[in-house]
Amino acid sequence: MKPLLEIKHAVKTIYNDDENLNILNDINLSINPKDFLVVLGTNGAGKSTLMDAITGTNELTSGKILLNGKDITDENLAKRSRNISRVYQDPKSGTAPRMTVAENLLLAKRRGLPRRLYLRHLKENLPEFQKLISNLPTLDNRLNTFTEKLSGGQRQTLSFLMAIIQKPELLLLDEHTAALDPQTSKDLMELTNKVILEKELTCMMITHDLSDAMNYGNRLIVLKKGKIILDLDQSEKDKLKEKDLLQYF
Ligand SMILES: Nc1ncnc2c1ncn2[C@@H]1O[C@H](COP(=O)(O)OP(=O)(O)OP(=O)(O)O)[C@@H](O)[C@H]1O
Repeated sequence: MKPLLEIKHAVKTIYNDDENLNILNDINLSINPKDFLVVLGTNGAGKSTLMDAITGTNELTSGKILLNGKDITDENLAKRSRNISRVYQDPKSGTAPRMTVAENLLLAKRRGLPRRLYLRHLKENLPEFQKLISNLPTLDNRLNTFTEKLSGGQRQTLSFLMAIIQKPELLLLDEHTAALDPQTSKDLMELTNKVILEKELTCMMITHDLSDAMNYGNRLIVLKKGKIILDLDQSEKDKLKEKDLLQYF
C-alpha cells in the first residue's frame, strides 16, 4: 500500500544552554491511508514538534515530509492546511469567538477559497450544519450562538467538526480532549473515533491518556527524547496491558 504520509530522517535541532539539542532525532515514520495512529510520550519527548513539522508551523532542521508521495517539506502552512487539519488542546485556539457556530462551520467548509467568499450563502448551508450537530446534545440548537459563549467542551467539539467538515487527507489531534472534564472528554473521544471510522480518515492523535491509547487507533507509537522507541500494530496493541506501557514513562 502506498503510504499517505512519510517522514524521512526528520531532525530538529535547537540551541539550548550552550549546546545543540536534537528534539527530533532521526524520526522515520510511514502512515498508511485510513491508519489511526496514536502517539504517546513523556513531556518534552517531541510529539508537538513532530506535528508542527507536518503542518509547517515549525520547519525541520533536516529530513523530508511527503504527503501522498509529494514532497511538502518546503510548502508553507497555508498550502498544507488545505489537506491537513489539526485540533489543538486549547478550546480557544480553533474557533473564531465573535462568530456563531454556523459561521465558524462555514469558514471551515470554505477553507482554501478566497476570503470574500467565506461567509456567502450561510442560509443555504444551515440544513447541512443542522444535520451535522443534530446527534450531538452538546451543540444541538446552538448554530446561532456566538462561539465565545460556548463551554470549553462545546468549543472543542466545534473545533473537531471544523477539522473534518472538508474531509482532510490527514487529521492531526494534539491532545484535543486533555483540557476537558472526564465525561466531556469521553464523549468527544467517542465522537472522534466514530467519525474517523465512518469517514475513513487517516489520523495521528497525541494523547497522555493511556486508556485512550489502548482503546482507540490501529497503531501506537511511543516517543522519547526525539526518537520512536516503540511501534505497535493492531495485533500487538490488542495484547498490550496498561502496565506494559507504563515502563516507557
Ligand atoms: N522553539 C523551541 N525552542 C526551544 N526549545 C524548544 C522549542 N520547541 C520545543 N522545544 C523543546 O523541545 C522539546 C520537545 O517539545 P515538544 O513540545 O515537542 O514536546 P511534547 O512531547 O509535545 O511535550 P508535551 O507532552 O509536554 O506537550 C521540549 O524539551 C521543549 O522544551
